[in-house]
Amino acid sequence: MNDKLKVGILGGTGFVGQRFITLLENHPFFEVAAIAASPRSAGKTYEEAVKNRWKLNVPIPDSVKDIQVKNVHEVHEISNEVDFVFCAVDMPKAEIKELEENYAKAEVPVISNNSAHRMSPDVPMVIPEINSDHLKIIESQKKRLGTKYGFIAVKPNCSIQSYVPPLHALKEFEPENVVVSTYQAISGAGKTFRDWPEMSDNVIPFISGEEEKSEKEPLKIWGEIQGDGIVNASSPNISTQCIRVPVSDGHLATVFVTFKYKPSKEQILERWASYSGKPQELGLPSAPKQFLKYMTEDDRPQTNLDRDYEKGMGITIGRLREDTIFDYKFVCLSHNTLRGAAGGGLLTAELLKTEGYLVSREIKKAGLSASL
Ligand SMILES: N[C@@H](CC=O)C(=O)O
Repeated sequence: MNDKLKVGILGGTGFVGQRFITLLENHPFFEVAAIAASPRSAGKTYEEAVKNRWKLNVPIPDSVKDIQVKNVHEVHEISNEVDFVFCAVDMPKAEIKELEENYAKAEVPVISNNSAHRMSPDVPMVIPEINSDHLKIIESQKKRLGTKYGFIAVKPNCSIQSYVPPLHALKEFEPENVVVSTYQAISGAGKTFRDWPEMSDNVIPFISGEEEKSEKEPLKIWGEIQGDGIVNASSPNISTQCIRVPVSDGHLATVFVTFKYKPSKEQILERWASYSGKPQELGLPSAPKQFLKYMTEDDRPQTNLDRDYEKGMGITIGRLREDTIFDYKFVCLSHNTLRGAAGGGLLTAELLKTEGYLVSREIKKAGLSASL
């Protein structure tokens, strides 16, 4: 018997939606049961809906080509076909907030790539290797929403996923001041060079809203549950500049950091090499075996050579050296549409399933009728 959980992809025709669909092909826990998008795509087969819009260099999986795309607003209909949804829609923030809550209130857990709920205190924003303990806040959220199974969990912005993990591994030395510049790929804006020609031979020093997210979101990840919400950490101070560069995939960051207790270089390298989290402990299907990898060559990591490290789910780090103003500086890289988007969402779903937060519709129905 197939006991895989049935998943819906809201925003399945966009760049991140396409990534979800390819990552879910032959997944051991989940299978795609519904794909939803804007009313413009609704009614078409998935293959028709993404014709001339398929952005990945792997083919559309055969298993989804004939699925009829639904209107993302048909919450009731979609809820009857899936156990949970991934959400990667492109809509105004207020509409996304409402849409995600509508699914959660229909008892369909939502794992979201969107920023709409990232700062809601009772919504966990998860990098599974770092703050899996924040999942506990889901019980408070369910109380607020009046649900038994439905909730929202989000993944953070892709820009922070290269530098937060290496800093997190050094938390015992208490990073105090952090200055980051990110060099972000065009796929972060949902684009390829074909549909964004001005990005060839060009650098654009502005990404709307990105610096605010890059400075604030790490503090929620490092925050702690107090009562019915997650209270953000008050340190380190983080200052960022986010730059769009002519790269297809891969967000690279340069980091300068001072610590309260300055570690030695050997201590830093040891903490990075030995760092692992809940996904590694549980052996989750999308977990990288070695989450953080330090590269000793002077010219690594490079986006083109290293973004696919551990199938795009690991973080590569290089050029660790002492600085003239800060204690240390280094460079780090993550794949923005894998670890930073769909892969990170999928790993969060694997964790949620393993921890008992995602269940089948049959279990939900039985549980809901028992509580009537
Ligand atoms: N906002 C980012 C996408 C990551 O989530 C970007 O524009 O690169």
